Amino acid sequence: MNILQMQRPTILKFFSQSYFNRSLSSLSNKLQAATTKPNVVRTSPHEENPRILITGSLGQLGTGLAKALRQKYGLDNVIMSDILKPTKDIFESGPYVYADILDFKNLQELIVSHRIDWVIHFSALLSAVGEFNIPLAMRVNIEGLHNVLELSKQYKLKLFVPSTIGAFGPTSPRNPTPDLTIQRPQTIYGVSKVHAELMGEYYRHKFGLDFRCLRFPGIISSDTNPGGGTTDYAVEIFHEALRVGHYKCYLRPDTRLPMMYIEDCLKSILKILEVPNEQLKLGTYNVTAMSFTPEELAEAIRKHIPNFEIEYEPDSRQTIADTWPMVFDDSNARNHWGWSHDNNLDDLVSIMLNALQPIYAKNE
Ligand SMILES: NC(=O)c1ccc[n+]([C@@H]2O[C@H](COP(=O)([O-])OP(=O)(O)OC[C@H]3O[C@@H](n4cnc5c(N)ncnc54)[C@H](O)[C@@H]3O)[C@@H](O)[C@H]2O)c1
Ligand SMILES: C[C@@H](O)[C@H](N)C(=O)O
Repeated sequence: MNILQMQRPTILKFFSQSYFNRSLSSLSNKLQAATTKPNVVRTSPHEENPRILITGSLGQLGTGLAKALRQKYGLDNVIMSDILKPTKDIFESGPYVYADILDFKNLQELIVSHRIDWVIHFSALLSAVGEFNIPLAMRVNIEGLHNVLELSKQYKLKLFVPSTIGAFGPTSPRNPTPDLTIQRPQTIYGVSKVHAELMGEYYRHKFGLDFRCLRFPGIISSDTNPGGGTTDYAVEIFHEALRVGHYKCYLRPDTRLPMMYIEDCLKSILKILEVPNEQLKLGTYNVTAMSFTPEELAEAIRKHIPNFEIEYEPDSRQTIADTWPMVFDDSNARNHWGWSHDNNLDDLVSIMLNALQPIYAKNE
């Protein structure tokens, strides 16, 4: 048996009895190497299911992703976390823990005690709410990212961080917007997301961190509400169409923005998490499904609700939307790792109305 294969007490006995006449420094070096080696050999995610922590999991994207990941990797392997109190349904659906993204020590403890392999980092303040509390947005979006980056490096975790169309600005080409181009966003949300992209890619090159990042368009879902972004109108409009047949839109009728149905968003995350690292030629990829304006969305809704009316009263979110991509070029994601979406505008409208109709029918 060589010294590296011995248990710690045997090594100590071996050392103290000086069975062999070796130099103290050479032996103590080996001893240090042997005792600092982890006792448990970590099997790769291919041999057993990864253990996954989702931060900010009670938002628009987190609940659906937790469900999808639990189906794929096992219920107990996906730990939801947030600073919010979960509903009874969420609490009873699988592991849920409190985790403030600003509390490094608490995150560290969670990663260690739950044997986490992957982190999905969703905690953030979105574009519209971020402008109303810039100091908090800076802390959550930037300091929070630093915490997960550093812990992912220390514990050799795979880290997924979503970025956004909001990471571009008025000097970026807007139709279409490619992956690599000028990025000079004019919101704290956008600035923090460019920072996240660059820091993640830096850690990837510098430390070999398995960092993966997708830039999402506005995400549209029926079972979760959006968290204060510029694209929220594309969810609200369905609720109002069914509730009162009328919607007052805070964007101009011709404001074109990239969008995606939540199932396609979740599909893209599941896919990017599984792509072999060597296949990823970029650290950050655009993904999208469609682009439409409020007027085009209203027209598509009228195919189902002919009397639906929309009026326009632009507010500060218009200024943000005017600086964002109108059409997103996601050809690299399609070519490099086979990204494809399933739902276009007409699919989206049918799915949303069918999903929400029973709720408003009940209230009639
Ligand atoms: N929804 C979209 O359209 C969209 C588009 C592009 C990118 N993204 C990105 O995806 C991620 C998730 O977005 P979402 O729509 O689910 O956001 P959301 O606003 O719905 O949810 C964010 C969650 O972060 C949590 N959070 C806030 N402060 C926290 C803190 N200190 N510690 C821990 N958690 C905290 C909130 O409680 C909330 O549940 C974000 O990073 C967002 O930028 C979303
Ligand atoms: C686009 C995305 O980042 C988010 N829905 C927002 O509008 O802020």
